[in-house]
Amino acid sequence: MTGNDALAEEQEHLGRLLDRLEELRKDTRARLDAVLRGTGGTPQARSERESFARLYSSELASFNAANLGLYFGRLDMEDGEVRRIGRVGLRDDDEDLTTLLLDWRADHSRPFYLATTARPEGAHRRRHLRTIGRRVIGVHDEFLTAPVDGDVPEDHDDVVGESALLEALDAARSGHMTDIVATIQREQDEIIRNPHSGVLVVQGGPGTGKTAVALHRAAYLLYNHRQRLDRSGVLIVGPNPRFLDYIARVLPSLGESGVVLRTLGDLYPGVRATGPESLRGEEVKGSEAMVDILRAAVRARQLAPADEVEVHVDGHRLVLEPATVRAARGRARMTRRPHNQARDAFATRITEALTEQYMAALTDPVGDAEDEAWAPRGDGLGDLGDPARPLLDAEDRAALRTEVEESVEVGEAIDEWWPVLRPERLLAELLSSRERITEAAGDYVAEDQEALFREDGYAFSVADVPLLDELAELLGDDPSEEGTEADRAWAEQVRQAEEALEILTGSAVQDIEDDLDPEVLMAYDVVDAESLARRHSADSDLTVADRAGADRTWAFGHVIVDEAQELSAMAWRTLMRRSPNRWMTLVGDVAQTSSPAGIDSWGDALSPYVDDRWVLCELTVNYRTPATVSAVAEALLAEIDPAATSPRPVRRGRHPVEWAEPDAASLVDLVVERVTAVSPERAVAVVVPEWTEYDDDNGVLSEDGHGTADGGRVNDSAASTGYPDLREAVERARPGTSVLPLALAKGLEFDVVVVIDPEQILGRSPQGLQDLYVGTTRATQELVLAQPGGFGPLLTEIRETLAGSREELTA
Ligand SMILES: Nc1ncnc2c1ncn2[C@@H]1O[C@H](COP(=O)(O)OP(=O)(O)OP(=O)(O)O)[C@@H](O)[C@H]1O
Repeated sequence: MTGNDALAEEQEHLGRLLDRLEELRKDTRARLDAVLRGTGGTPQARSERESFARLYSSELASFNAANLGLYFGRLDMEDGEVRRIGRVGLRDDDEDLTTLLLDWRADHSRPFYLATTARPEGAHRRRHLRTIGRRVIGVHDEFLTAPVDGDVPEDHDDVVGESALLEALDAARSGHMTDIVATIQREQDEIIRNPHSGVLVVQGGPGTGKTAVALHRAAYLLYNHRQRLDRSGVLIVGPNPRFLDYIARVLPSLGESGVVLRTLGDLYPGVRATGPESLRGEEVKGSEAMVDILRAAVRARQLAPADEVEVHVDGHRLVLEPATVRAARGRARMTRRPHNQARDAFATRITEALTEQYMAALTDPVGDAEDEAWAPRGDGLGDLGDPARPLLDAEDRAALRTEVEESVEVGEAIDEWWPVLRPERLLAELLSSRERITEAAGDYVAEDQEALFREDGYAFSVADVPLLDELAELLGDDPSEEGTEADRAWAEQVRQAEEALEILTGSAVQDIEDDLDPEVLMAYDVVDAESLARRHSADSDLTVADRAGADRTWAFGHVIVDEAQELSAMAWRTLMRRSPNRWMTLVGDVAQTSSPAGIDSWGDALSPYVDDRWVLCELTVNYRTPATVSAVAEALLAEIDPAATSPRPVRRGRHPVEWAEPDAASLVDLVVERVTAVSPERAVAVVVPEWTEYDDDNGVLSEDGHGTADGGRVNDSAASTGYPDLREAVERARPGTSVLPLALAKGLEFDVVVVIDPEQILGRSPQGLQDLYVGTTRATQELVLAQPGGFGPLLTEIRETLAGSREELTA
């Protein structure tokens, strides 16, 4: 068969597929319209209609998305079977429902991604198709076993479909990530389809496709566990809004729209964490010790008076001794319930004590009882056995108790000693008061305490979000707030689980004023995953994504975290709460950790939650940076961790790295010259060291100089002035060019990258090397390092070594 025959054959098939897709789309649209027109009926009928509406909408979304690049691959099997692979599965409407196209996620499609000449997986030929709209513009065949009249071509190690892959990798970047369904590589496929149902860690150097793999795994899991995940949802957590925007189109392009994308900063509903944070603050707030500090901050709000306090009930003077209040507080703490829920126990003890006194006062005409300090007595009912006193019966007692309960003075006293607390307010009041900080974090050195302090307590930063989440756990809901029926049912389940736990742990001898063991089992640990899922089945017009996004305690079916190495110990706690079933995919690179509170080792981060029950997969091939550029990164990696191996670049690269040493005055001119030399369809970024003021949504300096970013920081040292002249000049010279601080470049890529002042990046201890490593690995084509005033010793050495090896190569 000639190349033209092959084109004609595939063209015909593509035409048929597109027609069939159109038919299905019309059909589904009509069904959806019919369902949406339906009204009334029993609750069951309504609920059925809702599920059909969801089903049809999601089918329609996937048909709409599949239109572009619908058909991209074909396998000719040894036994003569032809498998055509595309974005969705399509069947003919003939009697046999003949398969016209296999979904890329179907098992039968797998050899397309795995087959090599060494392991052909039953396939004889793999064909990659290039299409534009309705036209097939090229096919590329690879023979996996010897064709009748030819040799088996040589295998290229671990790269399959090399020409299609190289073409994809060389393509200009649009500023948005695209899917890689047509060219997924073997090691990536193994992760995407990994059957492990616990924590899967994907470790890989920059550009190895971790993000791409994570997103395709989400699509794959939704395809294979549709029922389960449709109800409980999939959460993807990325480092900042700009990164989420960068990846946002991938899942919709794969027909998946129900995934919740979030940054850590918006995981706490109702709070948009855009306040600045110092590196020191980030470190202190990220450390596990914050749990104790927050606990202490809550306990500091559970008060007892220093002296006796009088309250009046129906004109009777009653007295509360400090010991009485302390004992009530101890009892309330012993319930191990969150603060707001334990308030009942506190209030009950106080009420009981006062009722007791009240009864004594009524039955003790001399009034001795008023002067007696009440102390808790075994059964809490006191001694009513004196025959000289008139007896009050149970009914009288209940009436007196109600009077006590309803007394305004008693209510105020309880509110003062055990107030209902809300996380936002408690945290804001803690962080804006040096006294409160010292009270809760007295063991910390003064500098760390100061790092916690800020004038405006409510200017929440990303590092505060896990603290709010922790406080929400410690405090529990405000009992006066009404939830939905489903929320109440859920709360009841958790309450029962808590009670069961109390029975388990309640017998332990505890000094009631002592701190409780921080690692006690939480109620969520004993509420099984199925019950969690049932909670999610509540009828609602809202999508799962909407409901899950607005609910702090939502238990996601699967949680994916990108750049997971940046998570602090406190952030891990927050995320683990979103994933009670611990079915997670965590992708990251411990050599790229730039947060001072981030992790050095996966084991250390995960062991508190899953011990050693997690699976590590590694990605070893670098698809982004060509060898010319990755040589610099490799040298930096050797400084970060001499034992680490760099991912192997797929492409050689056409442009050597440029090491520019302009004087400060000519920096802007140099950058303008470089960016304007790049053709307009290419994406260019100018990466600058951190600056104080920037607007993360756009990745540009904020005009008013006040906004900072989700994921934004301020330097501890003298605040950097930013690069307004540079930014202005670049925007004027080449509109659309990104000028962005390093923190926001994480995870992104551009065809050409100019890194400004790498020495300043390096100097930012302790993670400067990691930061520069990240900065130098963003380029898909060209890298320029621009150092005003000249490079320091390390970079000079790297530059010379690389120049030396290039000379050797050319010699
Ligand atoms: N199999 C593939 N086919 C085509 N392109 C691919 C493939 N794998 C990865 N890429 C491309 O390589 C680039 C790097 O991928 P990705 O951003 O997922 O890497 P990463 O490991 O997350 O990098 P970083 O650690 O720097 O964030 C992207 O442009 C991605 O589309």
